[in-house]
Amino acid sequence: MDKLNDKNKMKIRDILFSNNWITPYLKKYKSGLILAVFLGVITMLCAGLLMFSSGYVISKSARKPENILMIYVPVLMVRVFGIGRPVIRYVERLTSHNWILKITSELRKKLYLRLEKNSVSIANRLKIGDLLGILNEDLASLQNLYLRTIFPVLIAGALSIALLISASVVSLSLAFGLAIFLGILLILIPFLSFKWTVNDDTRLKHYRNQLFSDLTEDILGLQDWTLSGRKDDFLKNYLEAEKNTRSVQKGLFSFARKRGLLLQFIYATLVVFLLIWSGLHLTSGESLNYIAAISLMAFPLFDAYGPLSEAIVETQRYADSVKRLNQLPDSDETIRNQAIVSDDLSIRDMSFSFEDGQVVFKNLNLEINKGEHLVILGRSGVGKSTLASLVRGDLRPTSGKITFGNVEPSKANNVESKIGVINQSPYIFNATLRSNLTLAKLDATDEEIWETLELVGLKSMVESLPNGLAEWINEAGTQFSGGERQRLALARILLSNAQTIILDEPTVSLDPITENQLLQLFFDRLKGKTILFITHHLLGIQRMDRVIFLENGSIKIDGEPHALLNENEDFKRLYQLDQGI
Ligand SMILES: Nc1ncnc2c1ncn2[C@@H]1O[C@H](COP(=O)(O)OP(=O)(O)OP(=O)(O)O)[C@@H](O)[C@H]1O
Repeated sequence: MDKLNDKNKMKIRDILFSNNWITPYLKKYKSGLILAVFLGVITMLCAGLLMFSSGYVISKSARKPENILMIYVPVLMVRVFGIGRPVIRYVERLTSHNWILKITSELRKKLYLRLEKNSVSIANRLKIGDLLGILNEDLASLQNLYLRTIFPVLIAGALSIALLISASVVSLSLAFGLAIFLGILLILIPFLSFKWTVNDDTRLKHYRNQLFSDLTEDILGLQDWTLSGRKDDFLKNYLEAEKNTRSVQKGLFSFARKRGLLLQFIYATLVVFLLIWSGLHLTSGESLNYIAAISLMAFPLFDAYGPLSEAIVETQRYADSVKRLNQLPDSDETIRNQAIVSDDLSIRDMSFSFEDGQVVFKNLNLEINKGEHLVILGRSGVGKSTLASLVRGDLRPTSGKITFGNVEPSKANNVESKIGVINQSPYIFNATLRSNLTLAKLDATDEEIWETLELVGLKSMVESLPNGLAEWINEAGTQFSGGERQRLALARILLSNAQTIILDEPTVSLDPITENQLLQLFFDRLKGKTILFITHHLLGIQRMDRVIFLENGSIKIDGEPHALLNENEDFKRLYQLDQGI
């Protein structure tokens, strides 16, 4: 566990200031930050001065002033600070939350761009639980880091400086005494709290992350747990993991309670110190009125210093979020600055290996002309889907080049409008049918949509829906059959007007009759477009212009299907095997 702690520990300085998520915004929006901190300090000062003037009014009144006018100004001050405190606090909240929301919206955009542009490589590297964690928790954590740590620490720091300067004007002994108390509250207790809790906190975070990540996976595979009769094991694993989390949490709560008690004791000592100091130094005449004033002034300080220890301890909790976000690959917004114009695809001397070193392609060469219909065959795991990801620019060749004209898809900003994909299970969103269809062409008219629905053979089905195009589709589109979903996917592609279409085993889970009908439909409707048809089956292959067979990272067979059937023994055997001959 110590190893784990060392690995996961991050210096507070790095969490707060040496990361590419928070630091740039601290610089970019520093005027808003300074204003929020300034207002925070003024709020605290108002609270202190409210108590100070109240103390003065009480003392002065108790000593029976000759004239009510003698306390008129202090009473007015009580009113001013009494009203000023909530008003300035309100403005401070507006400023700091506005600042935070501005930054969070930029962070969300940045996160979205990183996830979207690197979706394939990120999906390969991260577990789904981690990905959900990033989307769900990490930005909220960063938001909390600002609100619960950065602001309170800066406000308490600035307030301490203001207090010490004011105290040193009154008396050096007062400033010295105050400096000791503020040093304990601002530095010593938060520092010791951090030191004492960092190990347990890291452990808690590790258990929680593990719990979140495992639970996500387990829930995704819930059906398999139930079907394999291991429901009890599932519950046992979960309860065990939760027990660990709870026991560490209990220790941390107990520590926080003891620290709270200690802080109360220090505050009480501070009040006693101020009382004693005032009693010793303010001994006659007008100065007697300030004894209660100075002592009471200490109370609002608790608001400023109270949350500090917890805030510093919490920074460690944000370390994971900062670390995970830092690990995301840089967004390639700036790299994707070219537009694909040509539709001729050229793959030259292309090699590709995954990060784990697995070589998928070695010096692959392939030229695909606009409008060509190409079948890509090969054993499972040979790299067909990887090739599709490379063509879409989701992955980049390790060496060599893939280009449309002379533009690499991984550097293009219009891939979505140029290359469409239909895979085994097109995703249907929990939205209206119209939104699902117009995903790639938001401004499609109803007329265009109906025309397209007719082309894919779905017009009458949609007409029969109670709300037609406005029908709300339930999550994952379960009310549609597999064939209907593929037709919807085809309609999306037709509306998008993409020229190159990758069909990645689109009919693999369908019965042979539907499969045949759908393939016929795809090839009819996609006439004139370039098709890369990835498949295991040789069904419908004769309708295509060209077939390639991948083996060991390169092309083993390449030719026109009829010619291959007549001339290539390997291909003939493959065809016979597929046909069950
Ligand atoms: N993220 C990854 N990291 C490492 N290896 C990977 C990764 N994704 C895929 N692979 C490996 O790369 C090889 C090619 O995978 P790919 O999915 O492209 O094959 P395929 O020909 O499409 O297979 P299938 O016909 O079964 O869909 C496989 O051996 C696979 O295990």
